[in-house]
Amino acid sequence: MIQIKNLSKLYQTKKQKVQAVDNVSLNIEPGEIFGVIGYSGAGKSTFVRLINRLEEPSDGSVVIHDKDITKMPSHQLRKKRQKIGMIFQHFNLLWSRTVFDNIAFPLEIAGVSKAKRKEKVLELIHLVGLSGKEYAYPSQLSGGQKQRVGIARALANDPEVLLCDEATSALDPETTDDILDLLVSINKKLGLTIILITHEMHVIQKICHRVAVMENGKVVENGEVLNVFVRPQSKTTKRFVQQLNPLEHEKDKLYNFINDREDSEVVKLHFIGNHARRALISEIAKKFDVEINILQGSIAPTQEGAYGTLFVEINGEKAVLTNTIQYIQDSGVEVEVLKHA
Ligand SMILES: Nc1ncnc2c1ncn2[C@@H]1O[C@H](COP(=O)(O)OP(=O)(O)OP(=O)(O)O)[C@@H](O)[C@H]1O
Repeated sequence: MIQIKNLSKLYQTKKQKVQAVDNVSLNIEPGEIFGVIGYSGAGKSTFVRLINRLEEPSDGSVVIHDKDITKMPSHQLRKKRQKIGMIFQHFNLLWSRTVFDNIAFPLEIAGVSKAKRKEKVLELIHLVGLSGKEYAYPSQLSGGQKQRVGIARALANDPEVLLCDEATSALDPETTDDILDLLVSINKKLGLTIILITHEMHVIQKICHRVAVMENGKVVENGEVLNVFVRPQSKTTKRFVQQLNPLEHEKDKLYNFINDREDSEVVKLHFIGNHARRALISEIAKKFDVEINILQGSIAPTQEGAYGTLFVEINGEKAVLTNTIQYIQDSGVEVEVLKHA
């Protein structure tokens, strides 16, 4: 368990003070993938660098497996940092070393013998899917391959936690997905706790179990990804959720497709988890004397199940409409009425 309590960082330059991280408290469970999302300047990078004390906190504590990082003398901190892996947006590889030697580097520093190093490095190269590239130099690799080296290097000393600082932001969408899949498989295989920061909701949606939203150094909202998606509270979170389906929020466009009869009701249905698999619309059409006009729909898989939304216009007699809506609600699908009959 990682306990972050009242963590703050104040940068004080000659000209100004910047409260980059402001009184952040979070608990991160072992084995979870925890995402922190925020716009540029929200304090994400500072936050993640406070966790391994690449930045000194101004206040607060970070306790990793019962050890308070913020109170450790530097020799202890160096040892502890070997158990906190980190990957970066621009990979931070050593350009004059081969893939093999980049991954071996943290093992050399930890004083691991040559034979053990070789065994571990080859195991990691296999784990991250770089077999055959052992003796290539970083300049001979694609972005995705470079990040695989970064991941293997971060895992060399069997860390308790992996910190990811915008690890996919320099990659194209397809490569991003490959790297995210790799992080999920490592999380499952090794039971590794992962904390990642990003400005992309897609990254959170695809791999995180829980998410915290940062704004002006503060956590403005946090919770399970599915819950935050379905019921975003803050304005910033709502904007991030919109990233996943911008059309959904363009109500004007949606209304172009509405027949707008007096006897029609426009509703937004939220399908959460297993409900997303249900053929609810055809069920309703068979059961009730209503016409259904599908306006728009989307579905997003998350680590905790799928989250789908569907905008529909339902036409029918008022009493039948009421029964239909009740039936939908009773089946566990959330209904938001956008236009009453
Ligand atoms: N070394 C520093 N000295 C002074 N101010 C800093 C320093 N590092 C960051 N800041 C300021 O702290 C605030 C938070 O920066 P930070 O880099 O943590 O945000 P971020 O959410 O990671 O943004 P980005 O995604 O653009 O990197 C910003 O206002 C930034 O200008």
